[in-house]
Amino acid sequence: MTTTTDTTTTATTTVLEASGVTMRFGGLTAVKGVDLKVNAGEIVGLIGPNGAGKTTFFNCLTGLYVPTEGTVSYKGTVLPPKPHLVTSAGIARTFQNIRLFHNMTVLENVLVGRHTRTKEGLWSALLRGPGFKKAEAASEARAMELLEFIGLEKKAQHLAKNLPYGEQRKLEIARALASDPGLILLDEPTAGMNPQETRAAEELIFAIRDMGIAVLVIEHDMRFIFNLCDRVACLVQGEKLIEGTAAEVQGDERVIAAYLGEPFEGDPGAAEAAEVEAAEQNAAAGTETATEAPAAAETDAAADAEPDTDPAADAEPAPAPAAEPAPATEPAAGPAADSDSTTSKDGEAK
Ligand SMILES: Nc1ncnc2c1ncn2[C@@H]1O[C@H](COP(=O)(O)OP(=O)(O)OP(=O)(O)O)[C@@H](O)[C@H]1O
Repeated sequence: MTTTTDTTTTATTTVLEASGVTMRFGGLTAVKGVDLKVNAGEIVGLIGPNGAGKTTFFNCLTGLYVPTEGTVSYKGTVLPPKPHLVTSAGIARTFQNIRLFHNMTVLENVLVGRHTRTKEGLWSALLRGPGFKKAEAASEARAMELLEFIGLEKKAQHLAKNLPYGEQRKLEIARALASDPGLILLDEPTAGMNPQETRAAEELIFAIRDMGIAVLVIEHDMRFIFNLCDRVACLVQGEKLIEGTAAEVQGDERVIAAYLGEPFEGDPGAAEAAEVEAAEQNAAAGTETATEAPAAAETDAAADAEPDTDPAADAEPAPAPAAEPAPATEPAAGPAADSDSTTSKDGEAK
């Protein structure tokens, strides 16, 4: 914890610099000339509609894809597009779909993440020599520290597959942290989480930043992103539309048109907004009918049968439920949480 007031000497260190990153798949350009910097101590958000190229960009940053054009630098050094070299340089990541070793324990999963930081070779490991045992003990101690950090130390010996969904996501983060990164890339860390888990994830990400690790995060949950991030970049059709503070991006009309104007995953207000709109339409339809067709109200039978006999009222509600399903599927993914939502998320090709 620094208490110095000497802010003039605090130089901005660029941790990640992507320059002109382009990724083409045959005729499809998924990412077009994207520049992005992440500085030490920052949490940067990457948003954009489905298919905008966010995950493809992450895959370029981490060497899973070799960009068609452009370079990725970490602390001033251009990275070779090889995942293990990117990890050992200091960039860790989590995936949109949880990728744990389900039949390994929680502790073992974190230990797997340590492998880039252990120097013991294959023979040392097989023969379990003194060097290996010392390194193994140090790795275990570090892994336990990380489990304490994410609050899973008591479950160190549980099988990963038996953890609730939100804890599996946290475990993925601990495994990524085990490589002692200077930058962590989080791909939809709150996907499938309930609101409490999402809040806890937010706190965890702030704590990671406070540990001195810069964060680049993809999320569809706008409330989460704008609350969390120092800067936000928005990709649309592979291109960076805008980059700025949360307030700048949130208020940008192009972003609203391209993304925020449409219902988006996890938008907690979308279902309510659709309900209000449907209710207003129904009310308007009801008023019109009442003023245009007084004769229909002349008989008691007509009044009793109102829901069935009022064609205007019948006609209106139909579109309303049609507008609902997209947002309605989201809450289902959250509370369903544990194993089921893991399965459904694994179904996506991410
Ligand atoms: N390996 C691949 N081969 C061919 N096309 C791909 C490949 N990976 C991604 N794409 C295409 O690139 C485009 C960008 O996809 P990407 O998954 O990066 O978007 P995204 O912004 O992460 O979307 P979402 O928010 O839905 O996760 C899409 O049109 C996708 O179909």
